[in-house]
Amino acid sequence: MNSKPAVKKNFTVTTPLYYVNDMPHIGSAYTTIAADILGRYWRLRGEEVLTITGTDEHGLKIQRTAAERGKDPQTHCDEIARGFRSLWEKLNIRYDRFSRTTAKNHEAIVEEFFQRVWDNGDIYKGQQKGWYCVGCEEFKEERELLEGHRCPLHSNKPTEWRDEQNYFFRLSKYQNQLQTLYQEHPEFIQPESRRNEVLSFVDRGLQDFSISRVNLDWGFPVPTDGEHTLYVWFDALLGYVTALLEPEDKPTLENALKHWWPVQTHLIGKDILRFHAIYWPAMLMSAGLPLPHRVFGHGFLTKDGKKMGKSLGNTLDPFDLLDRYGADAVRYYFMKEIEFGKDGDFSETRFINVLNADLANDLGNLLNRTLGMAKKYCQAIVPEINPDEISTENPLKAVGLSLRSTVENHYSNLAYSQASEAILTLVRESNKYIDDRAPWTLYKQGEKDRVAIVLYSVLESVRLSAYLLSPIIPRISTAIYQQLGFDLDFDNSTGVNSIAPFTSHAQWGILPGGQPLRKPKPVFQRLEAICN
Ligand SMILES: Nc1ncnc2c1ncn2[C@@H]1O[C@H](COP(=O)(O)OP(=O)(O)OP(=O)(O)O)[C@@H](O)[C@H]1O
Repeated sequence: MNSKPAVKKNFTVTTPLYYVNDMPHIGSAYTTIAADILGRYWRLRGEEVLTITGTDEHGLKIQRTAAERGKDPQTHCDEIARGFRSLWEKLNIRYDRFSRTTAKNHEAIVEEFFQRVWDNGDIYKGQQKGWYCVGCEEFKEERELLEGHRCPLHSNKPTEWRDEQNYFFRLSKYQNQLQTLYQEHPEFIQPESRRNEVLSFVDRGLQDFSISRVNLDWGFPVPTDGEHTLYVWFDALLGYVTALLEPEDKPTLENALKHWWPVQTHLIGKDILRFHAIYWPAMLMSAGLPLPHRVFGHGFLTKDGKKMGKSLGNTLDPFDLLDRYGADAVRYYFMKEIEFGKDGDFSETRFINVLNADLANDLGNLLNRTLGMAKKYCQAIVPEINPDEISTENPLKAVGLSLRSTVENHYSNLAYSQASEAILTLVRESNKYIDDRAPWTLYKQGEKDRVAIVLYSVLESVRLSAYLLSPIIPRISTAIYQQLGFDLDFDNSTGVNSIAPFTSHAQWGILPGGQPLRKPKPVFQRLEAICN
């Protein structure tokens, strides 16, 4: 039996398959931006990458929502799934697979997986009594509920009492194996705070959970008993597996798992941690399949301290934010401003201030004024300098040389805020360096060699910053690279790998002397508060 994450050769990252009870909101965007950044970072390094997102479309909540909208469930799902796709396009999300749990090939994967778990003796019929939250699609323990059996995660809505025959998965059998997994692979659940939550939950003892429902049409029938419908989570988690099939593949587990499995990183919000860090590995153990490498449960975007969510309806409309400020602004703000893993409130004033300070003033102005000086003092070409001959006392070279390993470390740990901060340190140092060295005075004094060193150092630092920021703000990075005379587009990773390979471009000191520079154009317009 498998209890270890397998060693990875290629890189698969997933977002949750979002529940289609409503249109996506900024919380859905948050996880998807983070997954996109990780995928882009890996691609920049030349890794083989698969990014998966999609929608989870079965279950009672969807059946009810569709009925309330006067639609049949499939039409409802199609509409909402389209909404997710159009948001990803606006956000400049690059995904390889969009997995829908109502897709034709998914049922075959679910059936085969169910059969394996069944053959392993891990499914049995029993009586399920308890409080069911339709919002969470989950039975709740008394201690998780408020007075009156209301769910705190769903506007304190009352849960529903159920007393019915269900099929159960023997989760309790996997208690020891799960504990061994968490001990031997502390990296399996990240960050540390989430790991601790899971450990203490598992230490209190695991109970079997029901994997079927009665009186529910919208889902797959239990393969061994058509009277029951499979529980939405049992089917939803397997959407990650179905996503791995190539379009021409027959839908079998063998085909699905042959290349991209196991997933390197499942990115989720902390609300669905238990499903991914406990139920999912236990189900995979039961089916005898290798385990994913890491489950990262990030924090919540909150409004007045409460999780923003579709059910609560207290969300921020990402379409509106994107229309007003653009994709790079939204991507940068949420990744830079909220430490990944922690909760964070949104404030539009802060949004504008951060973007103006970092992207318009520090980064954008730096490029603009340096290109202006390069035109004036060096005929708009990169000064012919051998970077090896620049003293290591040069403050930009000193910061630039150590930046790659710091930033690599942060990206790998999904510490995007720290990655951005480290890169911005080089940008700020560059602004200070220009002010200190005052190339305009050096030029007047006839010190052309020193002017060349100053301008080279700054242009190279802007280049390196743009390169390392490209997973987060690909369009701004592309604009910077193009003004520095490169013909590449960070949205086309194949091109980037051949023209600007990570091994050289992630280093300080590679900007080719003599390269013609282009006309400066603001890469990020200062933002004013735009109210609708
Ligand atoms: N407020 C939020 N902050 C951060 N991520 C969120 C937030 N809300 C949703 N997400 C992301 O969406 C996932 C949950 O997807 P789901 O489709 O259930 O959305 P939801 O808005 O939480 O729905 P509901 O409010 O109906 O429970 C989370 O695990 C997380 O990845």
